[in-house]
Amino acid sequence: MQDEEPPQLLDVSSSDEAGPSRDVYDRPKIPLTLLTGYLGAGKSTLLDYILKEEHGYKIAVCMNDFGDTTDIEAKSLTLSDPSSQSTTTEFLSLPNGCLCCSFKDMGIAAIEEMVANAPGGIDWVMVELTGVADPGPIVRSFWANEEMGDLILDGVVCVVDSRNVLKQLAEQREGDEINECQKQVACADVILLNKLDLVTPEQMKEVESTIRTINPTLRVHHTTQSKAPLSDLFNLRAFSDPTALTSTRPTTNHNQNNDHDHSSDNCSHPSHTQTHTNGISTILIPLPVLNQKQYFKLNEFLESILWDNKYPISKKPSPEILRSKGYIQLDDGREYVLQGVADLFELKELPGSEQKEGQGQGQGKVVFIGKNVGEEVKVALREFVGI
Ligand SMILES: Nc1nc2c(ncn2[C@@H]2O[C@H](COP(=O)(O)OP(=O)(O)OP(=O)(O)O)[C@@H](O)[C@H]2O)c(=O)[nH]1
Repeated sequence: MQDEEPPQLLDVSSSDEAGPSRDVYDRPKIPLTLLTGYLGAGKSTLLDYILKEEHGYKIAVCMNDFGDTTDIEAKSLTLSDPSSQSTTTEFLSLPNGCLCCSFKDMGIAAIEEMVANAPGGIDWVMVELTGVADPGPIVRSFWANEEMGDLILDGVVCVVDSRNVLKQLAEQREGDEINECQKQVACADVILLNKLDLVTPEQMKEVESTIRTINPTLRVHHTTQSKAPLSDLFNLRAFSDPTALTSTRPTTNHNQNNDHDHSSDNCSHPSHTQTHTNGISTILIPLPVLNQKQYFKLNEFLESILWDNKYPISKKPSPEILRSKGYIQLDDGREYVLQGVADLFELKELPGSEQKEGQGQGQGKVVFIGKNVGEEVKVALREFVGI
């Protein structure tokens, strides 16, 4: 991690309770999926589906309102124990081997403790965020905690209501703030364009095009009742697998009632490098093979715009960046992958110097997603790095 002081946005103060005998550097990590999406999009429907399907994982589900007072309890009950009248801390064994439990208001330490104490162990943790949550700080906290904790962030799955998402994306906020729906799309690794049964093929095409405009790095699925292929929801390794950036799979359509082809080839997602949607924009900056000095300069540039919100030379304010990703090649054969959530970023060297599939020489790039991200970011980066 490049952050000197990892953020403590959640209460991790009880993490010492595990005792000094635990070896913090040598314990298997349990993958965690963050599930986000606007109100009524189909997040609970997705969890319900996952918990009933055969996937071989024992899953712990956490309903987390992270300080929000939205009524979560009623939802938790459907998933945990329909007969119970209160949020339960019991583990419910489901027919598919899932260990379902649901908690609310949990910090990272509490989730780790729950996982450690689950009878027979837990293989996967799913945390459902409320429909109005900004996932950015939460993603950042889980990611920052990863090195020392028991959990490893697998990825962020976002469900959208295809019938209403364009309206939700366009909702104005005071002071021209980025709205929650935009933040959820910007932060996601996989998106389910759900409620396919409620839109026409043309509407779906427009939805996909808009969504890809906000976040061109997403893997997209068209779904009814949130039924995406399970293999595309688990093991995303979005924050740990360097190839995750470039593994763009074709869009898949999982509507049983609708045979229209919604493959991404049919959708007019942008081929140009900069796009704008309601305040959120994306820029893709192609990078040549860098020498060591240029790589250091790139690192300095990232520190300046992500940590200090300023361009390194002019000291002018830089745009607010929600997500950054990148692939960097050095002239000595080394390759790096950039992952960033808000001001937290990491440049990870790829093991070995062999060519990775689909990543030939000169394929380097950096993608920034944020508020009013524009050409000036590209110009400033090129000038500072000297490319
Ligand atoms: N027609 C249609 N309805 C759906 C689909 N998926 C989910 N729903 C319905 O949409 C409603 C909301 O679904 P939920 O899964 O509760 O949505 P959520 O995202 O958990 O909602 P919040 O908890 O409010 O954030 C429910 O009535 C679902 O049955 C779909 O593909 N098509």
